[in-house]
Amino acid sequence: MAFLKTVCTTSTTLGRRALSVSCVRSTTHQNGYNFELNDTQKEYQAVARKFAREEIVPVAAHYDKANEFPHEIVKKAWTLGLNNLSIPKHCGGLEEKVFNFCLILEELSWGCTGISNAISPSGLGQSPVILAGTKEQQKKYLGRLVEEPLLTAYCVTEPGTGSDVNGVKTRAKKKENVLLGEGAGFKIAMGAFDKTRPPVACAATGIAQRCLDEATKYSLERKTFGVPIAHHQAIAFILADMAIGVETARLAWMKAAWEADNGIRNSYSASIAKSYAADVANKSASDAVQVFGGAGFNSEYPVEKLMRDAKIYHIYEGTTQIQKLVVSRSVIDATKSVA
Ligand SMILES: CCCCCCCC(=O)SCCNC(=O)CCNC(=O)[C@H](O)C(C)(C)COP(=O)(O)OP(=O)(O)OC[C@H]1O[C@@H](n2cnc3c(N)ncnc32)[C@H](O)[C@@H]1OP(=O)(O)O
Repeated sequence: MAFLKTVCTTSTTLGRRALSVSCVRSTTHQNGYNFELNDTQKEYQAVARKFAREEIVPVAAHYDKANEFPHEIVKKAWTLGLNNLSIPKHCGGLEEKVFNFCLILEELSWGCTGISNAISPSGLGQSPVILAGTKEQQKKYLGRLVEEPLLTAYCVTEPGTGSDVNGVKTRAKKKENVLLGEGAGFKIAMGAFDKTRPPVACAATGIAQRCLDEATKYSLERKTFGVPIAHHQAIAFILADMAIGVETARLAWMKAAWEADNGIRNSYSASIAKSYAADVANKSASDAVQVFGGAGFNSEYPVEKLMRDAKIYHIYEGTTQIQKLVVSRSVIDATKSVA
């Protein structure tokens, strides 16, 4: 894990997407809002960006076509500490904040969410143990992840249960490994989602940013009526809409992550971020294919894959409809409580 810091200090900024690098990055400041990353956060972001560019992008199409699990990349990510950021220090981890994890994950997801989803969901399996495990349980299960490149699994979906977590049929044997005690599992699972939905939203934002970058680049290369298509307002406005979506989805995950890091119950903002960023990713992917036209429909260019990759963000870690259930309940409860 310490290696991450070492690499950070020697990494170079890749100069990608100047606009978004300087875009709004919301963190808090003792005097109020501060839209600037600190040096450590910039370093994390630079390492992840370099990793996405150099390790993920060149092989993303291969793994997609071959339908293989990217073991080698997952191992490389592990050597940099990229998939165990949240593990507590007493287990050998960095005990990083959700916000910083999200910064990294957005970059990896820009590279390929198929691959970032092989690296990052281990954090979902870690989350209940981080939230509710004793020091001994944490050491036993999380310590192993730091010692060797293992991944965790998080089992909450059954053939008959997905959205309705309370309806799970699987029962554990009165398995010293129980967290907190019998009956606490549902609330631990929900608390875990509060920490992991901001990262899902940031991954969707990464897809949307990639769509914007690819569409912008192509629109400057492709000419119609004697000029690059970016010079046609019909295309330029599509790019503007994509940029609006990217910036606002980023702000949404940042708020949800910040709340998680500051001990504020963030179910409401996490669900808003997850739901909104999923929509932005899907619209951006569809728009990117539109900008590419026929070329966007075939697999020679990356945008058709981005469209396939975006759809899962409407589904996993709670469908868009589940997020809206959480948001609407919060709105209604808040109104009732002041009525
Ligand atoms: C390849 C990459 C893979 C990536 C990983 C993908 C993994 C996944 O997709 S995981 C599966 C996704 N599934 C989900 O996200 C599940 C969606 N469902 C849910 O979130 C919930 O079941 C939901 C929101 C519908 C609520 O269900 P419901 O049964 O109505 O419970 P609800 O009444 O709200 O709450 C029950 C209790 O829990 C408490 N609770 C609810 N949410 C929370 C929370 N966030 N924190 C603490 N307590 C909570 C409530 O206060 C209530 O407490 P009490 O009984 O004391 O009053």
